Amino acid sequence: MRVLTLNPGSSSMKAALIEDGTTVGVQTWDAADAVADDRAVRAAVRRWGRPDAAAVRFVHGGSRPGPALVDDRLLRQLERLGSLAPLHQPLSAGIARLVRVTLPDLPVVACFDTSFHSGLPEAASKYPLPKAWTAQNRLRRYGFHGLSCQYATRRCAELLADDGLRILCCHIGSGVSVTAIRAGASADTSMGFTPLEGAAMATRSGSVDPGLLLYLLGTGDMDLPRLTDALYHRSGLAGMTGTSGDFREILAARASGDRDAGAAVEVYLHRLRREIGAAAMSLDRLDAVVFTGGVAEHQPWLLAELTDGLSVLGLEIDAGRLRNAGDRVISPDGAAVTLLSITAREDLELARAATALVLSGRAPGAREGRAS
Ligand SMILES: Nc1ncnc2c1ncn2[C@@H]1O[C@H](COP(=O)(O)OP(=O)(O)O)[C@@H](O)[C@H]1O
Ligand SMILES: CC(=O)OP(=O)(O)O
Ligand SMILES: [Mg+2]
Repeated sequence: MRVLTLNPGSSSMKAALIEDGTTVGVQTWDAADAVADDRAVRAAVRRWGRPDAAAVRFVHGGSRPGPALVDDRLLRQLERLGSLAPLHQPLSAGIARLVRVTLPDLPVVACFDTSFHSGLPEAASKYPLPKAWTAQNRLRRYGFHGLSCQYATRRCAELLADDGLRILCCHIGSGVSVTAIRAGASADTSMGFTPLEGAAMATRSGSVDPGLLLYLLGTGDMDLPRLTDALYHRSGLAGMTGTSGDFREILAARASGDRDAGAAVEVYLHRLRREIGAAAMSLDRLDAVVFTGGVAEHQPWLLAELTDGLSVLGLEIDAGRLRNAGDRVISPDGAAVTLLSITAREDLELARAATALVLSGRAPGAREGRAS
């Protein structure tokens, strides 16, 4: 089956054509352009021809434990989750609508980042908030980057020939998260109710003392739309440096002696190490740490800087292996914990899920899971 996969990230729009698990082609656009002028969908069809199905990544699926065929009702439900993932959800809904218009009658499958974490233990998913707020289990930690975690888990098991591993999956792209995985199941993860919690990111703040935010709202100088914009678009690396938050720009500025860029990288790495340390506590032992996502894949030296501050967990990098390319072990032989660099292939997970759902014969319009 030929599946067109569409993955709107916070800084990029990635399209791929996967045929029976084999990659026919991959193309990446800047996030803002691609959806605005429907270039991604039209270019993909021009280049690869009409697929048999399309799969679209939605970061927020509410409580849905697995993928679902898209119909108007599902799209409306997913759009209602827009304020919980404003950098992603509207783009995903827009692209799913576009596919339905451009390729009528094509089965379109929505795959959710949150599904991988749908079995999070209560201790990890529950916020210590008033019982009345959490009783319906909606105001809780959902977790994101699930398609990336699913792929990293699968690939790590393949490379190390063991599917019972205790893994930390560090997704370091525009969004950043750390997930503790116990024999394939998510045990804890740094993103929560929204993809704003946890580590500092390209333009997102990550976790900030809620007291600081209450203080700002209480002064009257800050209203909700301005606070939302600041935390999602003008914080993280971008906020600390006044740049776009792209790591290439930050590292170039640091190399030329820019003090703000140097300090921003320190804060970013410190916060990421804290999340790695915290996530490790949800495992009974630590076998492997996987680094994935655009920054991890293209800036391997940053991983050496990151792990330099993680010797307490026994993390060690082999500089020679860091220089190589592709999915690989990057720790020395005999290291206490095996470190791996794995290319994020959410597209392969999207195609796998769509193929399984379409072949299972569920009629278009069938829905899986509950509305959130
Ligand atoms: N060729 C590259 N060289 C260096 N860094 C890169 C390169 N490509 C991407 N990056 C880094 O990866 C980040 C985007 O990561 P990615 O996981 O693709 O993002 P998204 O969150 O949009 O899915 C960019 O901000 C950039 O810092
Ligand atoms: C969840 C998230 O932040 O995704 P991305 O890194 O693709 O923007
Ligand atoms: Mg991404």
